[in-house]
Amino acid sequence: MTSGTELAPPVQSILAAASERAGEGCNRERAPLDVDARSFRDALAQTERDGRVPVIAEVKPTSPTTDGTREDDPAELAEAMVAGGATAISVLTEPTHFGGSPDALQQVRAAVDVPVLRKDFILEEASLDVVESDLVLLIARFVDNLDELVAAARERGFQPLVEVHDREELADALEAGATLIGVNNRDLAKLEVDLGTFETIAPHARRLCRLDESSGGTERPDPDDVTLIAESGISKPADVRRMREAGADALLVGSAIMDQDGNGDGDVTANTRRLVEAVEPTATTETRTQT
Ligand SMILES: O=C(O)c1ccccc1NCC(=O)[C@H](O)[C@H](O)COP(=O)(O)O
Repeated sequence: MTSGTELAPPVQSILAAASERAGEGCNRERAPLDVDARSFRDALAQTERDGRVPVIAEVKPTSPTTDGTREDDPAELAEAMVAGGATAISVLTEPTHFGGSPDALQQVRAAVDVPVLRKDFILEEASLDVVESDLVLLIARFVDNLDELVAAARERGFQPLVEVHDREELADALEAGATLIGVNNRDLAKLEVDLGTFETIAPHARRLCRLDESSGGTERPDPDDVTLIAESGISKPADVRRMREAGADALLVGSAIMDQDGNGDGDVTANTRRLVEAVEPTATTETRTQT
């Protein structure tokens, strides 16, 4: 767990709620899951072959930085995102601050055939067994035993996506053997979003793998096996192109697709398509606010 920076009050509250849920879970016997996961890498490769930008579209009913809650059926939202070309779906399962649930994730996974990411604040191994998904998010900043959690997720069949926000966390993620790395543009200490975060961190990902190769130290992944995902704050085609130019293999987008950034018209399919098709700069696709 990264120390030294005070977390924003909503994030402190999120972590307190996650600890409480983990504590409640300790009293419940759950067998470790055995997941037959849909391959994210295959889905990514197919999207690239189709000439689309790989986007993980997020079912995010609300958040600490959003006004109001979208009450739409999560499975219908996910189907609409897939119709718009989403490569995968992310589902918030955190109930208290994001309006999510494990049930919602199950409904989504039953409704679509693309990989589904469980987005939550997982602090300990037992929380992995709450619900099946294809990918599972682990936030480097919030766990002390990242390597154990990455291994525990893989043992269950999940594809772990490790989220980082700075170079130290990136090094931790690679040392834990993570190959799916999400760079969060949202600083969870201040809740400020800066797309420059991905641009600063991304160049180090493959370099750090190579460093380790030459020093013969810990088992970091092969640089070619690392998939980089730009997370948060991506709202318009220009942002998509900016993140792709900085090396993003895929993008994770919530608010802009759910229309919680105040720029859209509620059409989740159109919102997804606008980003997925942001391959070449064209004046006509730049319909969202350009600031
Ligand atoms: O989105 C928030 O307000 C938030 C606040 C505190 C902790 C985490 C938060 N978001 C989680 C996420 O990772 C995002 O939902 C995801 O990256 C999508 O971001 P965006 O496209 O900016 O909605």
